[in-house]
Amino acid sequence: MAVPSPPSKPNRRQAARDARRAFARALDADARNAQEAALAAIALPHLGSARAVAGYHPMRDEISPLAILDALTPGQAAALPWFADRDSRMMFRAAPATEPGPWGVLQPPGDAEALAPDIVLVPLVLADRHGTRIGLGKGHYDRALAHLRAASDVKAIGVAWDMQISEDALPADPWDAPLDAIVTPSRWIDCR
Ligand SMILES: Nc1nc2c(c(=O)[nH]1)N(C=O)[C@@H](CNc1ccc(C(=O)N[C@@H](CCC(=O)O)C(=O)O)cc1)CN2
Ligand SMILES: Nc1ncnc2c1ncn2[C@@H]1O[C@H](COP(=O)(O)OP(=O)(O)OP(=O)(O)O)[C@@H](O)[C@H]1O
Repeated sequence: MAVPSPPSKPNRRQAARDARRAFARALDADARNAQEAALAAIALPHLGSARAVAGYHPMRDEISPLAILDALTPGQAAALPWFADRDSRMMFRAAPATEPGPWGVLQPPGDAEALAPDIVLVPLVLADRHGTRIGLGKGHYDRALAHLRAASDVKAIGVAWDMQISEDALPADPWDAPLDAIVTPSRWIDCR
């Protein structure tokens, strides 16, 4: 009897995006704020040694990491993704995000300080507890993390609603940059 093949990465991405949308749109503002505050409370004790922490400006259905960035200590810099154009590699510049970027996400201005983060808070569509991640499918984080890890010991921490953690292991491609840990509103998952 034929064994059904596992769903492809694009199929899993689309299904997980649909599920994330349904989940996020059912949250009212108070519930959402409570989840994001709980996320920050769990994440912050793990960020103490970082000099620069990169986050992201959240898109509509993503959990926001901005409460984490707002609570960094005065010696720590907050960074956000920045693109010169759609074809260029993702960089990080000092927060806040003030202008639309080429991918439809707000980003810092081009004259904000360029930063090499030692911790990157990574948005995701779906991840498993081993740190395999599915993102939006452009490879922006895979490439940026490969570049940063070639130069220094950078930690990648996935940031997610609890419902974005897959119980079964996800398929990993050779270029996938694994997450070191994942933080949700209820738990910290060490992946390595
Ligand atoms: N909040 C956030 N910022 C981020 C990312 C992310 O996943 N989330 N990125 C992760 O790499 C980078 C931007 N990469 C992107 C790659 C693809 C699309 C994209 O396909 N957008 C859809 C519309 C998305 C939507 O439904 O809102 C599109 O343009 O059709 C967007 C950003 C850096 N900044
Ligand atoms: N280090 C890399 N160098 C060159 N190309 C890469 C690298 N990492 C990923 N890519 C390319 O990026 C594309 C998308 O990869 P993938 O589907 O794994 O994205 P994703 O991890 O879901 O999304 P993202 O990282 O943007 O959030 C692939 O076609 C892959 O060839």
